[in-house]
Amino acid sequence: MQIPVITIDGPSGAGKGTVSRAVANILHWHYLDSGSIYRSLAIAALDAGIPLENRAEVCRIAEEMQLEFDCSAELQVKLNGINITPKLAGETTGNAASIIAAFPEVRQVLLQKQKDFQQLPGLVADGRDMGSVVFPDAEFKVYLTAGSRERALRRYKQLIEKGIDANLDQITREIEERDLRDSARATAPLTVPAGALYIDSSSLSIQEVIDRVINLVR
Ligand SMILES: Nc1ncnc2c1ncn2[C@@H]1O[C@H](COP(=O)(O)OP(=O)(O)O)[C@@H](O)[C@H]1O
Ligand SMILES: Nc1ccn([C@@H]2O[C@H](COP(=O)(O)OP(=O)(O)O)[C@@H](O)[C@H]2O)c(=O)n1
Repeated sequence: MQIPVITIDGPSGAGKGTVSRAVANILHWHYLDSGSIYRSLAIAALDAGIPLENRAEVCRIAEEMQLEFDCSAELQVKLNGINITPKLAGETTGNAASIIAAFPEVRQVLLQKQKDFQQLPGLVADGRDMGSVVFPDAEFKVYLTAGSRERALRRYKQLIEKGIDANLDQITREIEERDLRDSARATAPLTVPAGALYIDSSSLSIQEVIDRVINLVR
């Protein structure tokens, strides 16, 4: 029997994490935050003093790192036994993740770690290439987006709420740079997967987006 998967791909700040967690909770399915794997690798490389451009060393770290995820409430991540959750959220980590995510050999090493999340009774997987590369046979595919200024504003508010210092113009610039890098890379670029439900959440509430995804499944 094929274990059901809902993939939710899209750019930064579109609401993927928020919506994926809610849908996983409603359905009692597992949740994969694939971006947190790339973020964890970026932290591991930076902590080890490895320049992000050093593909071979970043790849070695990807092979060696041990990640433990606890998704029972807010996502908690341990890297080689150490809790790195507080470091995961910042935009510096997101931008570093986007740099190393462009290396095909790194993506190859991380592929199986992501596939392993496909467990009964089902999986909600959030990222950039969930529907196109990691779970191409997924039964349900969603592409979630919103205008870049709206996404930057959401991210700004989210960071301020977490007590993290933020600047709206800088976030807007960085989000646009990251969109371009994630969409233009040769391997597993951000793309609308074939057959995906396209949702522009610019003027939708979080609940309205959740309802659309749940309607797709039911
Ligand atoms: N439809 C929406 N309307 C308003 N705010 C939203 C909406 N969807 C998500 N948000 C808020 O935007 C921020 C970024 O959402 P998040 O789920 O982290 O995005 P992503 O995982 O796509 O980067 C969060 O603070 C979230 O509450
Ligand atoms: N499936 C994925 C998930 C993330 N990523 C990369 O990791 C970065 C951080 O992803 P994220 O999902 O945590 O970022 P946000 O959308 O939450 O800002 C992205 O900008 C991508 O470059 C990827 O390449 N493939």
